Amino acid sequence: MDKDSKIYVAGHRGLVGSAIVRKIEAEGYKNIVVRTSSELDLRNQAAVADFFHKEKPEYVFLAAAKVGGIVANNSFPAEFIYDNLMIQTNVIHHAWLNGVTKLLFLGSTCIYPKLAPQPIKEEYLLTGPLEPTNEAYAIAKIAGIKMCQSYNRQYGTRFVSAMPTNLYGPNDNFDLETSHVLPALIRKFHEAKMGNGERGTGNGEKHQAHVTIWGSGTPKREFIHVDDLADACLFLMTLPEEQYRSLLIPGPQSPVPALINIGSGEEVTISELALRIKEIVGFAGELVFDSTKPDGTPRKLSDVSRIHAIGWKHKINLEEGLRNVYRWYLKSVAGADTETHDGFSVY
Ligand SMILES: NC(=O)C1=CN([C@@H]2O[C@H](COP(=O)(O)OP(=O)(O)OC[C@H]3O[C@@H](n4cnc5c(N)ncnc54)[C@H](OP(=O)(O)O)[C@@H]3O)[C@@H](O)[C@H]2O)C=CC1
Ligand SMILES: C[C@H]1O[C@H](OP(=O)(O)OP(=O)(O)OC[C@H]2O[C@@H](n3cnc4c(=O)[nH]c(N)nc43)[C@H](O)[C@@H]2O)[C@@H](O)[C@@H](O)C1=O
Repeated sequence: MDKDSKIYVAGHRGLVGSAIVRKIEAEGYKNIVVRTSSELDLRNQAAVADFFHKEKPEYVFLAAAKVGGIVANNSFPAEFIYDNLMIQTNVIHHAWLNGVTKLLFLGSTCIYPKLAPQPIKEEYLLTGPLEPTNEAYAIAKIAGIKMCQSYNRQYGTRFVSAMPTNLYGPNDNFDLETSHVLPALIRKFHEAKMGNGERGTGNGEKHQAHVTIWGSGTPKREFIHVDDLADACLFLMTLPEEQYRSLLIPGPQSPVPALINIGSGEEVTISELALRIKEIVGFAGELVFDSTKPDGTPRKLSDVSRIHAIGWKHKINLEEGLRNVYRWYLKSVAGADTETHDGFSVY
């Protein structure tokens, strides 16, 4: 990928897409093409065909998707399967038709069986039943992986599938109904501390009541900062030929690139995560567990030996990442002055 190669980042306003744009711009890539979903609805086949025909991108980062936390996935399975199948099918197919040199498809570690042995190796794909709360989303993502592998096999394309673990960072979704756990807890602890959350007065009084954690708190999750993920995405997109070939696994006719996990290889329970965020935010009240909300899969720790073997490792540890994202939240979402914000003096 040259510095003036034409690169399409699909989903550039989202958590992942915005981090990829920040990363590739910082590395000097100048010819980046983007479209919002209102300018180009990637579910619309004719619009996608027209876009690829006119723009002819050479490289594609496919980070546009219907994404949400456990309750959003569980409540809207129709949208999660339909939108994701349509978006990825249109983009992957038209990338092939228009001769895209390389495409990176983003899946998720929720593609693996609910009770897969831990840590989860890439080859455990399709070896057991999925977690029911996100089955629709996972089926769509598995179809995307198989579509990339099928086009590689039949047409010799270079479409690589990356499976990140749970992510967090700037431009995350902080909506309490639809977000993932980490941004939700940052917002809940902050608002409770400021007196605007549960039982809060709304007038900034330090009410410090309680924060509700969904489920039992016992499930374990693995998190990586989205800046590490963006680094891994660029690493995979620019992989030298020898390392790319080391990713190939035997296919029925010719070798195909394997999917590849991207994670830290470290996990925490949801209770431990909540306690860490509580401390960073400086909340002094209680935690309450809401057992009417789903726990989801008990563990999904990725085996990251494949990506380590080709030379990539995450850099941002969870403590540093949490402090970094709380600072971003204070400035960009809560509108607080991070120099003077009460109890937040980590930078
Ligand atoms: N967040 C996480 O924890 C994880 C995410 N992933 C994967 O990473 C990828 C990106 O996720 P993330 O950045 O978190 O998601 P976000 O929800 O933050 O961003 C998704 C982006 O997709 C775009 N988009 C959605 N629907 C359409 C559509 N119909 N047409 C065009 N664009 C659309 C949106 O564009 P616009 O803003 O213009 O509306 C948005 O910018 C996904 O494939 C996801 O599965 C994998 C593991 C974990
Ligand atoms: C990335 C991944 O994200 C999703 O899977 P998930 O990891 O189960 O998602 P989650 O982040 O929403 O929850 C993690 C855990 O945390 C608990 N939890 C506590 N309190 C809150 C809370 O306040 N909000 C949320 N969302 N969860 C909470 C929650 O009950 C669960 O036990 C997928 O659907 C799937 O699409 C996918 O790929």
